[in-house]
Amino acid sequence: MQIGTTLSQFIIEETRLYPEASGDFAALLNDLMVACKFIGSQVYRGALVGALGSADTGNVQGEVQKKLDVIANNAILKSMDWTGHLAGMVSEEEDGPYEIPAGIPRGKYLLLFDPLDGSSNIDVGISVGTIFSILKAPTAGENAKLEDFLQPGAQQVCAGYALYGSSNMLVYSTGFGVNGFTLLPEVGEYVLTHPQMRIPEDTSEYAINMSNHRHWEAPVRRYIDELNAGKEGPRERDFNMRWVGSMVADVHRILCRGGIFLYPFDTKDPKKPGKLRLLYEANPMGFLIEQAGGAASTGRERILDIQPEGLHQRVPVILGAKNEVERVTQYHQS
Ligand SMILES: O=P(O)(O)OC[C@H]1O[C@](O)(COP(=O)(O)O)[C@@H](O)[C@@H]1O
Ligand SMILES: [Mg+2]
Ligand SMILES: [Mg+2]
Repeated sequence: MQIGTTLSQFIIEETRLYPEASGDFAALLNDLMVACKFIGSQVYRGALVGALGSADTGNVQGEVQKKLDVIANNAILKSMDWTGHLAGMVSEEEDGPYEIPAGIPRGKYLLLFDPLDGSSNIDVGISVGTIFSILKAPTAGENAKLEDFLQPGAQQVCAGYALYGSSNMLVYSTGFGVNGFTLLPEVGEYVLTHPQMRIPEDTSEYAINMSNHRHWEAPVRRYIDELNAGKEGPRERDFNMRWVGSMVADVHRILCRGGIFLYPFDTKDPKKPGKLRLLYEANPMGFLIEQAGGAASTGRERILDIQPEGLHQRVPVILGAKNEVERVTQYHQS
């Protein structure tokens, strides 16, 4: 596909790879794009439309919601629940599965999403985004049950994110590589600008919240200490660090120019086996990273192989340049 192809055209072309396709999936993706354009418009208008600050409510994970968390969550639920393409939805901001309203046909897909990733960056003008994962509903045409969403990430039929950064970008994969589109605001269309994004196997750039150093397990501490030792250390070269604090922006950088991202297990809150959520953060990002030639692991197992046990389950996340992720994984074995 040529640079400049619109996302709507691209989706139709990709759907032609499946002669038996009904068009439901293409329509679903198009509806989701509309929600992402709306959320992006609210992020960019920010304080002008009163979208910044706290909503003074909490979510199931005990986090204080920002107004934009709530705006983004409602935008996606309301853009998607009437379409007839979904059997149910799961959101970071909803306790349980969101039920499709009465009178609307139940479709054959499940949508799982983090409506606004990088909440701590909303009020300070730093990139945030929306992360999504699409699964097939085990029983199409019926209301999805909680267990239906607990599928390993390898079964995703599509994963992606919208990045509300210096541009509004849409990056996604249906298992044929990763493609990135940039919103042309005057036209209201995402246009292909980053075809077939690839991650180099090696890198000299890493992303981790260094303030947690004392809480990490020994393998992660060893890995990061070796990077920080630079030319004089065992890696015999200098490494650079970047940490945006919005996973979506850190992963986007890795898809654009390589790198490794870690949000490992730490003992700060021993009840939490990691910070990031499996179903709508680790799985979709793991899928994209693998599709771009990288790797995604907890340090002990491939993220996409994990059998989920809960909707809001957390996991350690190590993803990006293949050789670096393999090295961290090896350190966990020794
Ligand atoms: O503040 P910390 O501990 O560095 O955590 C940052 C991480 O938390 C997150 O913001 C969690 O996502 P939400 O904003 O959707 O809750 C990630 O995007 C990011 O990588
Ligand atoms: Mg998030
Ligand atoms: Mg969020």
